[in-house]
Amino acid sequence: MLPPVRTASTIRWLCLSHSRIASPLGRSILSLKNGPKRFYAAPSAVGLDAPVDLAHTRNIGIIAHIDAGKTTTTERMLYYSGFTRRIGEVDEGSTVMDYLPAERSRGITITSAAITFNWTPSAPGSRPYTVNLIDTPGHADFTFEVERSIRVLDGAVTILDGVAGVEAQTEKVWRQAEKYGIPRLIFVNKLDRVGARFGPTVKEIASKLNAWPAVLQLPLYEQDAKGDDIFRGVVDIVERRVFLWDLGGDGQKVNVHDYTWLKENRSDLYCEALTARVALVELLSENDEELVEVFLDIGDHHAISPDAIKKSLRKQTLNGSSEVVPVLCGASFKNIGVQPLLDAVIDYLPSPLDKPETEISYDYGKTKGVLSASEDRLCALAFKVVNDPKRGAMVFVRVYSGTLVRAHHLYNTTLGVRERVHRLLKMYADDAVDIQSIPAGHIGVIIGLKSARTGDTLISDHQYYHSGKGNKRHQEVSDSFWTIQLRPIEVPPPVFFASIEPNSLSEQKPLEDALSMLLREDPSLHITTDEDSGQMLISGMGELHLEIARDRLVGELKAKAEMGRILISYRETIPSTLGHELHIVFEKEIAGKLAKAGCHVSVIGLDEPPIPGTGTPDETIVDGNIISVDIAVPQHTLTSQEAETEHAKLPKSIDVEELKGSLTSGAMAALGRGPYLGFPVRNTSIKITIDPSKDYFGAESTLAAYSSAARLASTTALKEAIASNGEGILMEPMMNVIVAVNEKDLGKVVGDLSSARGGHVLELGGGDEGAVDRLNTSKVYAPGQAGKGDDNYGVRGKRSVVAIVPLKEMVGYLKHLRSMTTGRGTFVMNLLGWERMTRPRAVDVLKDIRGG
Ligand SMILES: Nc1nc2c(ncn2[C@@H]2O[C@H](COP(=O)(O)OP(=O)(O)OP(=O)(O)O)[C@@H](O)[C@H]2O)c(=O)[nH]1
Repeated sequence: MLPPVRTASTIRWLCLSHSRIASPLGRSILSLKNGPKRFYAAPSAVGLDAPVDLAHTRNIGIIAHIDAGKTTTTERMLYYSGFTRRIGEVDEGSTVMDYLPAERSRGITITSAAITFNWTPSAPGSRPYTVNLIDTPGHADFTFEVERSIRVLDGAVTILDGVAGVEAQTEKVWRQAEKYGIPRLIFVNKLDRVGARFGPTVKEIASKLNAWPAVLQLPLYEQDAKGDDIFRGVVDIVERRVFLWDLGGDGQKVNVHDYTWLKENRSDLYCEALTARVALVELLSENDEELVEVFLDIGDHHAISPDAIKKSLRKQTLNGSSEVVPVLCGASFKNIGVQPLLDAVIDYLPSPLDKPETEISYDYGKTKGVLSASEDRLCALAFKVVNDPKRGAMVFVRVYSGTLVRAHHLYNTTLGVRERVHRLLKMYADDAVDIQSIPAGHIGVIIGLKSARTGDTLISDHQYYHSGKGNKRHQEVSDSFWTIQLRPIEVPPPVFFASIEPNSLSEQKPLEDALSMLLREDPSLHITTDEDSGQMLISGMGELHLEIARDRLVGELKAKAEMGRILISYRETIPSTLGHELHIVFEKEIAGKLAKAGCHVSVIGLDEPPIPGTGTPDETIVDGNIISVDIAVPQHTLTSQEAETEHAKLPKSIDVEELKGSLTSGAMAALGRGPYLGFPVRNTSIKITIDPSKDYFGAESTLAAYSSAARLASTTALKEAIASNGEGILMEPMMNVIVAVNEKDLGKVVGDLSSARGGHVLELGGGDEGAVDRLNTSKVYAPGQAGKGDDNYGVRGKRSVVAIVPLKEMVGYLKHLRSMTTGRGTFVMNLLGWERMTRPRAVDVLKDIRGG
């Protein structure tokens, strides 16, 4: 047992936590009186009491594997910051962050919730910081949600489960954060649990995440009367002190000891703490000349000031390259370690000012660039849309430049529409406060937008609109700011689908409205309608994804509809190198007017899908296909004067770029619903050629006519290509699967994957093996289990199997894996690509589809 507290002092977190904090919902009294309301000031609004200067702002996210403790940790952050008066518990369904009924009933996070609170670090003289925090889901089906959140963050806290270590989903979200260069720190949670291993988890940070762990804390255990290890607190390696929490308390009271106490009472841990300090200084010195100078002056790792270490840590963490990643530890559920974690967020994660310039494109993606730091025109990204029963559509935005102002008009550069900002809100999970403006670097919510979807770029419309000349306004501005696009969020292709039908004909319209709301919220859901039968299909990333979409559609959006069986979304294609071409003239009444247009189409099957981002300016690469458009001008029909003007035979009223767009969207519609079984088409190239002398028929040749012509011609050409082959070809989604199991179950799992599931095992890894080719883990400092009775320090004993397996064979795999591994196996998978199916496999699928 630890001796009674002698030299302890309690830290400022305790005495200040409830009094200093802004609680805009009136949960605390002082904030309302004190707050300088600089940017958010509104006569009726309750503003943030902290000045919203960017240096004192952190936009952060929490990312991790499912169940690592993201929501539990966030709830503590809210409590210690004074935002909530009691701690919300996931297991009781009482959290602030998981507020959707489906989230509370399933105990998992489905949508990201954004929340703002203030935090004043414990360092003397610190001012409050505004923390905009986004809680993200851990389930693989919601990786898109994670990605869209990561996109707008400046920094992230990665939570690891101290028992499970670095899990597969953590690796996935880590890489997503790496892709966007987001600086991260790591919190090793659940150290109170039996089997928790801090040292091996640190090793795994190196071996699995390929990051250099900078160990800033060590866990402190004491043994109870039965000899069991009880997690009590952490040793702070930077400030050379010890934090102890009272067992069973709410964690507000933190007892602080110095190293003398540690030396007297826990000499083993004291020695480990000294080793950890040396390791930390050595690691930081690898890439920081300034710290090397300090060290050479002083000559002692232990005498270097905390400030010098913090400065170096901040500098190196901010570059986002994983060369140095601060590692902290705790047990959120036991209320241990969360306040120092918040301090670390302030100390080591970036403010919006630290972020490199934002990537953008102009001219419909053709010109790449960065948003200048001095840009004062508004540019914001809608990163999430949520339908609120009371407030309507809430569009979450991150402002990158300029200021978003209430009652102003916005121009959505992605959709080309103009909308008015009715209200602006600052979100406190599902509670909100009205504000007047949102300055650059901040996150907030717009109410009143009818069209904006997740991923759209918004600029201030009044910059262009005041002339009152409608759509021509952009011609009056000298640059192409009005075509600006913030880097879009990549939407992965859906792999599951189900039919969806209204309960009666009169429910069709409400269902369509509810579906379009769901799609605005979640662009990784897709809806397609069969033109002939009118049947609607909803497709998404996973079975859980669609089940939750159904629950929300029926529960929250009150649609009266039935969803059919969830099936795999296959693709279809034509044999590679088989080509077909034809010329058609489309002629039909559209909206009471005759529409007539012709086009020539040639289709050809491709061995491999084209690589996105490649191709000529006339080519569009979409969902594994290439669409190219050529508007030919037959020279012999032109006079020499006409020949000088391109597209002479097309009237000026037809804009060539718009015509190309219409033809491309016609071809895309044909590819979206293949002629064989109605699955989307892949690995196909479509070339559309327009010869105005044959394909233009005066006023009847509208853009809509050309789009329909391109669709009809593409579908017919694909159909004829299939007919000449005898039948169509199905392609199935192939998954990259990583299974983590105990050594003893490895053989069974590998056998099952490779024989019963037709998978191809690529790699067996585990322990430190995986580390060899990544980062030399022998050089990584990982603390021993000093003071922990259980000294089974070393390799965690988990092995991983990496395999490529058809998705069809992975349906229901979790249940099977659990039964093979007495509940211990876990797996994660992601779409690797699409593979042509062999005849016998395709026959099985056909039987299934046709219910045979
Ligand atoms: N023993 C222990 N349990 C914890 C700790 N932190 C979280 N838990 C429990 O772990 C489970 C998962 O916690 P959550 O906070 O929902 O995890 P999450 O990462 O938000 O999960 P998702 O939102 O579903 O991705 C809950 O039962 C928590 O009570 C901890 O420090 N110690």
